[in-house]
Amino acid sequence: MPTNTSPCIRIEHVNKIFGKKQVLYDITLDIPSSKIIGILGPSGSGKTTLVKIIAGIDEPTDGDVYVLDEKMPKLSIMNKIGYMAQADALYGELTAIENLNFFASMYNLPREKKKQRINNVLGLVNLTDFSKTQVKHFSGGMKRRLSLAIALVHEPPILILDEPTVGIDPILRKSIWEELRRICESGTTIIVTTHVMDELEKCDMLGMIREGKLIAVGSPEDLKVRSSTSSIEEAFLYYGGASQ
Ligand SMILES: Nc1ncnc2c1ncn2[C@@H]1O[C@H](COP(=O)(O)OP(=O)(O)OP(=O)(O)O)[C@@H](O)[C@H]1O
Repeated sequence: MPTNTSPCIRIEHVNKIFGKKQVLYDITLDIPSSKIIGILGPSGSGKTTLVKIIAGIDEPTDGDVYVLDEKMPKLSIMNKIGYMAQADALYGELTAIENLNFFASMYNLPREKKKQRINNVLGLVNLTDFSKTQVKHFSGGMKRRLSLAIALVHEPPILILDEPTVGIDPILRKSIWEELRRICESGTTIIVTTHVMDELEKCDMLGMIREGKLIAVGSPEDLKVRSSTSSIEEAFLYYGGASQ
């Protein structure tokens, strides 16, 4: 049972260099269990690089990441992480339900449970009516929704979502966030990168990244109070300036 006292994820002095380019600088961050953590920052600031390192898809140049007390990357832990990338990794020739079946099979869900979960997540992302449509006929938003369904299908204890609601309309976005909150309350730790301000307000904790540096961490309210600002956007500008 996750507790709120021991961090679910520990990021310790992580640096990442691609070739000659340093993308992350000495990132240290504890992420508590059963919370929604939003990572925000301008395009190219290093958000995707950081979440990929947490997910074990990439490795830091130096520094360490521990997930559930295990040093990453570790396969047994990677199986406990639902990862939704920015670019959709779907099979166009397969239908939505076949894609879900394929990914769900990687997690060895029992047959009945798998069926039930697939129906459940298809409903959540409003794709039940398109379950038998080949994904190559899907719009961008539909592909995003299916990718989200895939990340959710095996009910992982940790969910990492890289801009999950891009191209998704506000009504569906609202129901997706309600579902994320419900999932979080049942014990899942959720890390989400987003540019959408009202989504950031829904997070329990935010990490602000600018040019590869973590410039502020705290709850949305806390970050606003500490910077005497009334919006996350203003707070970001404040911490960005204060960090120079
Ligand atoms: N595999 C790679 N090789 C070289 N450079 C990379 C690689 N991956 C990312 N980068 C660079 O690292 C920087 C940070 O990229 P990253 O995708 O982490 O940013 P981001 O904050 O997620 O941006 P966005 O909001 O646009 O998705 C960028 O300058 C990018 O070009």
